[in-house]
Amino acid sequence: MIRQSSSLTTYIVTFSCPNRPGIVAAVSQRLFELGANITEAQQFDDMASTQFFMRIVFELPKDGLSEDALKTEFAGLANTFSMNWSISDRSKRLKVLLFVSRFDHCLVDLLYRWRIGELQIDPVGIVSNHPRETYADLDFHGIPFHHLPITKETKADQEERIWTVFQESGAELAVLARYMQILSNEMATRLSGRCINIHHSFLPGFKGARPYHQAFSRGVKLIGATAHYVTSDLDEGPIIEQDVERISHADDPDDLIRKGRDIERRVLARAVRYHVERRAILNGNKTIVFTP
Ligand SMILES: Nc1nc2c(c(=O)[nH]1)N[C@@H](CN(C=O)c1ccc(C(=O)N[C@@H](CCC(=O)O)C(=O)O)cc1)CN2
Repeated sequence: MIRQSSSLTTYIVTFSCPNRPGIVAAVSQRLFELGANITEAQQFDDMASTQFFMRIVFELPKDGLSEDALKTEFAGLANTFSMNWSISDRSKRLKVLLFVSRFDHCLVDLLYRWRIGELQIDPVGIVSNHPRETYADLDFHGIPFHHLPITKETKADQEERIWTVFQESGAELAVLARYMQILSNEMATRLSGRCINIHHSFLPGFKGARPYHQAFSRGVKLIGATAHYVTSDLDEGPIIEQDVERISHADDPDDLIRKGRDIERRVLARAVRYHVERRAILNGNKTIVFTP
């Protein structure tokens, strides 16, 4: 459970940099000098890429250093180690633009987790290529709904409308909650590192459309779901979270779809949580995930 203190501000700093001795000592010493109390620290030394990754949670007195001053002070240290870094106030919820097509089970699950306070996000909009009536029985709790229909002929215009909504809503993350449209290379590039998709297979198996039917034809004994960052290479983006369930010869495609819904829901929710809690850090075509 996240502790909140009235006199303290909790920050999360994440960074990656070329590995060398002394990084942890230098960072912890600098934070100490700035008046910080470290409450969590996780690190990973990737021998393959020789990159070092760290996630630190720390508290600062509210009447002490401002967030801007903190970032200015940290920037000096970051330059020394050639860090790619970010610092965020843990109490500030990330603005999330949710995307959905015909199947809304992942959207409903994310909204439920948000509504009960489990998922600390600020949903700023729901975008669908289907009309609002598709979800007539759903309460979107006042979250603006944007019906952006798409055809092959209108794809470019539709994506410009998406981009306008993303910018005007102040969104910081796009979540494709079974949004069944392939984003153009331009849109995928615009959203690089801040667009998560749930693919309904255990990637790299069964990329593309109708993965459950592909799995049924292959006679698999496990089905799965994969949450990944979206790139221009379909279903090839850095994987954030995956899970699987056993199935049997007696299961037909509808059984796989039914069993798959629960996997998709929990995998996407975990991935969104990892992202908004700054636990997922890009590492080339992979991710480092500092799980709770
Ligand atoms: N640029 C990217 N866009 C998307 C990605 C991605 O990795 N990169 N992931 C997909 C995910 N996806 C399933 O998880 C998926 C969605 C849609 C299709 C597809 O063939 N769509 C057709 C239209 C289908 C329809 O209208 O019902 C299309 O876009 O022409 C394949 C895979 C989401 N986007």
